[in-house]
Amino acid sequence: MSFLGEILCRKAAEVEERRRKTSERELITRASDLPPPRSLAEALSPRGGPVRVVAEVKRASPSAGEIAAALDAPAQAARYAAGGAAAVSILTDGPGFGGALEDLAGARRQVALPLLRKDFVIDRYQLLEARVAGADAALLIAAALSEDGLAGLVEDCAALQLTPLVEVHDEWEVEAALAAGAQVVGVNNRNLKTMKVDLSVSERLLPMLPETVKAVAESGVRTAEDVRRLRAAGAANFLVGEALVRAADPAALLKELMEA
Ligand SMILES: O=P(O)(O)OC[C@@H](O)[C@@H](O)c1c[nH]c2ccccc12
Repeated sequence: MSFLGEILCRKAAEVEERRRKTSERELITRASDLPPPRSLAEALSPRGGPVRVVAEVKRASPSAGEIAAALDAPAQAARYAAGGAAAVSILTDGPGFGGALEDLAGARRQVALPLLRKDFVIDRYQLLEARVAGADAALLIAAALSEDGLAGLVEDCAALQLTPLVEVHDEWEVEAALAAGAQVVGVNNRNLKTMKVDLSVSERLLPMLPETVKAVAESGVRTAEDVRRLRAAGAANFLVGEALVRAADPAALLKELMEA
């Protein structure tokens, strides 16, 4: 089974277990008391606009193994905010990425930027969890969902005032994202089935997106040169994880990328 297939199997069991501990009804009650979220779409750059970076907190990944096991998520989010990031992405998957929902809640107490819950969302329950933990946006991976499933979760996001960031990796997924009404689309340069990174995926798919959609180039972006290459293909927003987590001075790397 592919990495994605395996993760989705365990995700379904994980969601059921979490639902047994905290009921959906209780999360709905808690969500109803919260202030409205920040808009991720507004924090992002239009096509051809200045470079904006969604900076990611990630301790490990299936492709890289351990990156920074002891990373303090709220402190790292604060470094990103100080360095000029447009938004912060927090990996909340435990087994694959060493993250937890608590990382998101902790980051929420530290930074005022839009926060993205980065996980394998298959159920509305996870969106409620995200909202209650303080997320403003949630990742929806087209490759992990049926077309109807994706469209349904996009609607669920709207009901919770969360911005869905719909992630695509091929032409069919672009069509599905647009059909679902996504306003923010991430082109993942990493194939989640093989783990291979190829920046030409962004070059191929970004031109398919209408100008009204905010596009984000995701994965494998490490240097100012990578940013310049993808800018030529129309990218203005970049989701950067590993390179920022490994950087001795994340604010300096952010600056380099934003000035590329
Ligand atoms: O660490 P990188 O190569 O800069 O990539 C960040 C981000 O794009 C990547 O973490 C990611 C993109 N889509 C995902 C889906 C699930 C988990 C992780 C991801």
